[in-house]
Amino acid sequence: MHAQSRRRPVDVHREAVRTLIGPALAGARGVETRLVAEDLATAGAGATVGSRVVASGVLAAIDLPGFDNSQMDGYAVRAVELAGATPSDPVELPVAAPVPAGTQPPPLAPGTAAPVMTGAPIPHGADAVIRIEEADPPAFPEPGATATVRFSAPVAPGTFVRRAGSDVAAGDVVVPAGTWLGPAQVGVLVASGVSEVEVAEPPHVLLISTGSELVEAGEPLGPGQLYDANGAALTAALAEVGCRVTHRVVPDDPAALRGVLAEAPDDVALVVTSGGVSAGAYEVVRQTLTDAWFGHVAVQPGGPQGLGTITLGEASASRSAPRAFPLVAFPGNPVSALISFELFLRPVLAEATGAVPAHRARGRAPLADAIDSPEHLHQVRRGRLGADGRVEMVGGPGSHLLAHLAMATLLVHVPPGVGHLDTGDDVDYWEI
Ligand SMILES: Nc1nc2c(c(=O)[nH]1)N[C@H]1C(S)=C(S)[C@@H](COP(=O)(O)OP(=O)(O)OC[C@H]3O[C@@H](n4cnc5c(N)ncnc54)[C@H](O)[C@@H]3O)O[C@H]1N2
Ligand code: MOO
Repeated sequence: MHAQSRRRPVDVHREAVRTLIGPALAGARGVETRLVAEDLATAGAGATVGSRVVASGVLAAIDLPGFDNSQMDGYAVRAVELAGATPSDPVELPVAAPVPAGTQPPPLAPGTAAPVMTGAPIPHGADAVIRIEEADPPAFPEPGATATVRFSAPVAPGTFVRRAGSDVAAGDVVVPAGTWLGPAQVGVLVASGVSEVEVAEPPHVLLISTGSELVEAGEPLGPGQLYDANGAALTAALAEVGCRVTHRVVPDDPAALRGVLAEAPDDVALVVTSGGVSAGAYEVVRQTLTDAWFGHVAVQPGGPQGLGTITLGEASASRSAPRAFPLVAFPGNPVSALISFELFLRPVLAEATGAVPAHRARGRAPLADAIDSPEHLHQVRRGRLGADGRVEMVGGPGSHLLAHLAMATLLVHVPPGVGHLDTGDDVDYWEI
């Protein structure tokens, strides 16, 4: 068989990834911990809350809003008293004491109108709010001054009144089980008086950058060395889909890779590697993980891939029993690594965590430039939408062009079987 026809289709490899890692991710989601009020309130700090899924449905402890309050700055009135108001025959009412925020006002005396500010409680007896700009005069009197106010139109009961419990009522489910704890969810939990929630632990991913040429960010570079871009980029990509990441860098030395795997944290659900999978003389991932599948997927970038369950039989300082991990091995070229993540891992992880939609927003638009693509491969080019709605290329197809990927807003898909597209031909894209 010709080598090119043995390449695995993209969809087949994605399903293989899903089949391999699905059970481990489901297991990871089974672990629950408790977040308390303090964790919720400091969610902005990110680490504790911003990466969790609610394990069991959370009930609101109090009504939201907690009390009937005004949606506008204006006058709280009894609607029935304004029934006959017209511009030529306005209803004139004495102005009651204003309602200060954070207090319970006295009941509204019949035949009066009380100044009330947005969010302040509606006095008992009032059932509508007239906006200040619709009152005559359209400005509040000085507090304590004796004044009257005229209204020239009737008002429907309930106007600009935000009813207690109209957002969520005490005892109702405010955040259902399985919901990603994002900013709005954390906000509503705090607002509705919740002080503890059960959350699922995010899947813990051990990310290993391989390559003797790699230098960590901030260190000086020697000749032939480069910074570990994949470590940073894949950490960010994994975090975005709701994973917790432990990151290690290993040189092209099987003993070093084995050592890092042997010391993998106990709760690791998945190992992801970058580099060391192609045909070179020092392919550390391929050489070390002899039980895994290594082959080519019919895609560019991201052709060379590895996948398998790795069992660590050796005892280590911290444990005696062997352990098995699913492992996904990406190629080292930075664009290849990130596009591999987009194609094979992101959809599967996003589905498992619920952190982001499983699919990128997709579209189809005409090309601004003609492009060529290897006919036997699915090519993923980087692009952006021009002002005229056409898809412009950002850089060439090379898998080292990380700056161009960083400037792109679209992944442009040229399917297998297509060797050339002309200006104006439609292409499918994903928004990134
Ligand atoms: N004879 C062949 N050579 C290559 C083939 C092939 O089929 N036959 N495939 C090419 C393709 S396609 C790719 S993609 C790469 C995959 O290479 P590896 O996964 O083995 O990766 P390395 O050789 O370790 O590195 C490739 C490239 O990426 C840089 N790199 C690696 N790790 C990082 C990192 N963490 N941060 C930034 N840059 C990284 C590395 O320095 C190399 O430049 O193989 C082709 N070759
Ligand atoms: O398939 Mo490699 O990922 O192009 O550079």
